[in-house]
Amino acid sequence: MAGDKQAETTAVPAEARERHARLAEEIEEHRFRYYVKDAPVISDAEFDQLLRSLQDLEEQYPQLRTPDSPTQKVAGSYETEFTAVRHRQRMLSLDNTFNDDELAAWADRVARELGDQEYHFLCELKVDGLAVNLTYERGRLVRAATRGDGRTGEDITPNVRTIAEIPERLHGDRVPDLVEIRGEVYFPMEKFEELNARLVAAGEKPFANPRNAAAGSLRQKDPRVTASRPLHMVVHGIGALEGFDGLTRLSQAYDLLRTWGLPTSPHNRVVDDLDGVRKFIAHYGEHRHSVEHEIDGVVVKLDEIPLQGRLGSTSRAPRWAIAYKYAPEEVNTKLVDIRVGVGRTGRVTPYAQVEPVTVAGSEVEFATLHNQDVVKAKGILIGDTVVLRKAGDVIPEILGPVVDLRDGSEREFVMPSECPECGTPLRPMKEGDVDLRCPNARGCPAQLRERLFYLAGRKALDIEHFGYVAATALTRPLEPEQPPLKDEGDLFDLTVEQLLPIKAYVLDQDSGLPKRDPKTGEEKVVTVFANQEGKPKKNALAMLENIQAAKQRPLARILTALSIRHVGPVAAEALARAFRSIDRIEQASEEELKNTEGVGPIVAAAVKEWFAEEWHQEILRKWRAAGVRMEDEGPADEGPLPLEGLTVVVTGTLERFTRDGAKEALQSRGAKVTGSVSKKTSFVVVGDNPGSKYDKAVQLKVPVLDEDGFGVLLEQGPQAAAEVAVPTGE
Ligand SMILES: NC(=O)c1ccc[n+]([C@@H]2O[C@H](COP(=O)([O-])OP(=O)(O)OC[C@H]3O[C@@H](n4cnc5c(N)ncnc54)[C@H](O)[C@@H]3O)[C@@H](O)[C@H]2O)c1
Ligand SMILES: [Zn+2]
Repeated sequence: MAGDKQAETTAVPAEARERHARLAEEIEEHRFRYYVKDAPVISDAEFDQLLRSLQDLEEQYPQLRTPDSPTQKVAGSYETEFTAVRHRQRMLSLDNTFNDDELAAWADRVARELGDQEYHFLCELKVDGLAVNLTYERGRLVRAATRGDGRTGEDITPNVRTIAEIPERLHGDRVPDLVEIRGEVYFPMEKFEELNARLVAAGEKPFANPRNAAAGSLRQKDPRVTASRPLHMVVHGIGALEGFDGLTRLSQAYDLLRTWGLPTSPHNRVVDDLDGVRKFIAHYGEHRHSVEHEIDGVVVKLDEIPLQGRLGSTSRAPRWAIAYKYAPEEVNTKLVDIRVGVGRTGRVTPYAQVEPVTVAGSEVEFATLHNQDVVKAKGILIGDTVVLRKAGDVIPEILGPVVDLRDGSEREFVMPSECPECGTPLRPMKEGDVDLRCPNARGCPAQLRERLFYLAGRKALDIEHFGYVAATALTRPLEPEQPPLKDEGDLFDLTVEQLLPIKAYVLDQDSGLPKRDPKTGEEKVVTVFANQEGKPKKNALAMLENIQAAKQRPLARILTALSIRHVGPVAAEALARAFRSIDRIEQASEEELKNTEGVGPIVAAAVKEWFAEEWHQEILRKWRAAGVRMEDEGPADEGPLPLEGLTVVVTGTLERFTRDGAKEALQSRGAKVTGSVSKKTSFVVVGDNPGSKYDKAVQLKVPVLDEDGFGVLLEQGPQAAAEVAVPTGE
């Protein structure tokens, strides 16, 4: 035996031993930053990766798996400024799985251990916050503590008492002599920006993400600070229990906890088998953002409490539960620069250029920053390591800086005072506006490029072969010096001779920067419309043909193509329906416009303003002369509206519509918009954080549309929308 031991130890190469020690030290340091300073410097995914590497190493050399290895412990025990308190029952961590195979392997192990016992899985959401332990004695909250190393945590009782959701006293007369309630305290994402803005304004350090904000808010010396933070809690377990018998299923125990007044999760679900687990995982993978808190995965537990005991625990985690982690939505990367872009309406917006990273399945290089106040409020500096978040299809955003990694070389962003594309001094559109605009609407190449790209797009004139490259080439060519288009008025007079000599950069649409050749690193310059023999490319000819064909588009599309402020496809449709010709729209009084179904005062004023501009009149003259059809046939207000007879409820935040915009879009098409879901509701349109109306829709089996489905309803009608409705049954 002794000989064997000897052989085992000598079998670990010095190099592996060193690597192990280095990794372990690194992990401990990150844990300290995370659990004690509430300010990690790497992302959770990177941290999990480090831990994985250590596990793999120990898999290979089991001798390295000593009891004090980070893989065998629940975080660490640290000296902090809080009083240490011992938990009656240990608080464990969870083993992680990252794919279906690992999950299935866990389920197999459970099946093997339990033989022919009957059992169920309880699926819960993995709340991204920090664990707390609440001790209730005879129904009274006597202590609250952090997890710590699992045996001893930090006493944060006064702080936890400030969380409204956590009852001081448990309701009902049948409460245990003693119970430890385990749960997760979280900070809501939608309040996060506000908190950081407040901290930055007060000269304090902003948090890198909501999880750190939750931990940092709870671990405050002064409970009044905690009280000022919008913390919430979800219960996800029971520790020690005295003077209470008969708990057999964890799911039923939660029901009991709810009657005691504790905040249990409405999302838990008991399923029969692994397939049920997979469905739960898939469902919340899709609806990750319709939950009131951030989730980083799903926790699967054995529901039968006696069987949990049979499976037992390791020093670090229970064997009767497993976490399934979703792909991370947050990564750390470097903020290389903050640039400004000029949009179609001249609005100048800062955006972040970051070191390219992959997050939520796509490569990200740019993130929106909205305006200069947002940059300030986030407390980010150029050169910072930042936490970048990409949630689903949403545009990537920067959550906050990793302040602890600053080395002094970072610098503050200064909003330029001149348009980066035409040099015109920027100014707010109206007094008091935060947004700055380039007032050179007609001649600014950036604005014209964006207008042309929009004009040629699917929502407007739908001109095939007229994309961003063409829009760039026609407005900001390198050669010849003068662009062929002064503004969109010249569009229909374009000739092939004008196109042939054009050379231009290929601009990146997100950044407006020239794309570079991946091999040479040089900015790409192309002869856009001519081939090597100087003859027109096929695409160029097709584009010209399509431009001519676009003259016959219906009035609504022509109106959309004019980039009148606030007149998108929906308002254009309403105007076209009511007036049938550009002339009649121009002649209409503001009052008449305002009272048109689906138009309203903002659109009416914008239309009036647009026609008053001389160069806009010139566009109309030129288009008319070129033969653009500027009226629709037939009398106004003809036939039923496309969504007549439907009743629609809109809930949650949509990305491309304001609440009023969505309502207007529906009403202008004849739909009725109501505030509550009933059996008579035709569709429920669901944005982010939808709340109870979504649940009601599921319950009543009313078809649910996400934002894309809403688009289908508006553009293609109820039948097409029904086909893309989100499946709500499980
Ligand atoms: N970025 C860093 O530097 C750094 C450092 C340390 C830890 N971390 C991260 O912190 C996390 C913490 O690791 P960990 O050891 O606490 O394990 P874990 O977060 O992977 O899993 C255990 C924890 O999940 C929580 N939890 C949430 N919902 C739950 C539910 N429904 N049921 C049961 N438990 C639930 C509990 O608090 C439990 O303690 C990991 O995601 C890790 O990436 C990051
Ligand atoms: Zn400009």
